[in-house]
Amino acid sequence: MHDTTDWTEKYRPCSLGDIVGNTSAVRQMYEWAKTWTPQSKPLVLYGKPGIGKTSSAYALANDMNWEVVELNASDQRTKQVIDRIAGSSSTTGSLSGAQRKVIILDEADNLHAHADRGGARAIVDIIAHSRQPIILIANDYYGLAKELKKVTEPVQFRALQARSIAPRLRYICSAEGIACPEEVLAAIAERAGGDMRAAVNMLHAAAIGRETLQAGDIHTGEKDERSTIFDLVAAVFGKRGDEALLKVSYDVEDTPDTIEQWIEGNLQHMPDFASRARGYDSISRADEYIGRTYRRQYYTLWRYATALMLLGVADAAGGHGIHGRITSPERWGKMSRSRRQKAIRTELLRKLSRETHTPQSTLREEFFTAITLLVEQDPARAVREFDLDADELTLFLHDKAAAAKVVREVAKEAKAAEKKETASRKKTGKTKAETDPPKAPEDAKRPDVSSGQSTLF
Ligand SMILES: Nc1ncnc2c1ncn2[C@@H]1O[C@H](COP(=O)(O)OP(=O)(O)OP(=O)(O)O)[C@@H](O)[C@H]1O
Repeated sequence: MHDTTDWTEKYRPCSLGDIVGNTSAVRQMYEWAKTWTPQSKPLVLYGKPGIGKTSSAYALANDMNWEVVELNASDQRTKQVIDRIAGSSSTTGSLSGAQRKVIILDEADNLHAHADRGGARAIVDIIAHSRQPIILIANDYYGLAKELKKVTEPVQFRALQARSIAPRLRYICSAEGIACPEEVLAAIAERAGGDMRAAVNMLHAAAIGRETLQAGDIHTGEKDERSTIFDLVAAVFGKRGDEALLKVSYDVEDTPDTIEQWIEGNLQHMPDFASRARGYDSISRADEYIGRTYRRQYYTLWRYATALMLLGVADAAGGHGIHGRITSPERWGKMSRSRRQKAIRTELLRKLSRETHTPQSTLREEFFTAITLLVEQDPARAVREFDLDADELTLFLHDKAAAAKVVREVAKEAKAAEKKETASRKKTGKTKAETDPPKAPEDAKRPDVSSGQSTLF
């Protein structure tokens, strides 16, 4: 079994005392927190990715026993949403008994993006009315809206020195029971370019499946003989060891988005439902990570998210091999393939969430694992109950023609049922309005899981 736990999460500092480097930033944060009053300006922690901004904000909250409300760019930052979430949490106390709630607003420099129009204004309003501490996080201080700079206090985070990164790596190695010579740790620390997250990821990628690390285990990203995406798909499903698989993945030039699509597009080669579900699980976890790093334009991290995803899928595949052809993801259509696929997934999640009265976040976690099995067992029922279209069903069945056929048949059945009803109405002489149930409000129409109407769940 591969260890696919994210080491950066596992070794996220819990207390300000565990934060490596940036001592003056940490001190500034602690002073601010100790003397905080509703008149205090919110902090803006800014600096390169992976140097401890988010970790410091959480560590501070932990040290102060403050509850955390985090908002990030994946929340729709319209003014109303921010007003509702941050506005209320900033003026009401905490339910858990913690003294304060700190609002951590990530990607504050992204507020100019179209979806966030009005976002900066909303935050300035919230800051003005807030009775709780607020911490903003940004990569680029100069990208911050002018009006936000005026009402906040900047805290600069600097890239870490290789000599402060190395001891942290040593600590992680000893916690993981891995032997690693000093010069290897120094080499990783050097190569990380001041980014602790990159260093931890690099160490993790090198350490997978090993108890002792040597210089040759670190992947430099330099490429010799180029492998193709086909080699990579074959390696994921084949019997190669982790190391060989990672080597192929470092050679492939395609972007992680593309790699992800190819792997997802070939999950039909999994030996059974359960392994396919596990494969989906690895992909969707990587997907979130890739999405996050993509929004931050931080491309080097992709490689590690991809590597972990590949190992997860390979583990689920169990060396079963490719039976049949490697399929190219062309079948998703030529234009904006990945965006379309994501749009389908999002729409599907929305529908499932509505029909099952389950929050999307919960569904996303359990999504493919549980639902795939159910949908695959009775696709027609899924189409009827969740109103799936052919594209959505294809996500589960991996066979566009079969999915289209099921959807057509269900539509045919529905039409036949309607015809029958019209005929019987004609017989009894009643109009459609008379036989139709009275129009219910949108909520009342939704099947209630507890009443057993939605039988799939
Ligand atoms: N100064 C640090 N000390 C110890 N660990 C760190 C430090 N900086 C980063 N890390 C490690 O890297 C991970 C990511 O760090 P963090 O999320 O705090 O970075 P960040 O500066 O907020 O980056 P981003 O701008 O991408 O959000 C942490 O979970 C932790 O494992």
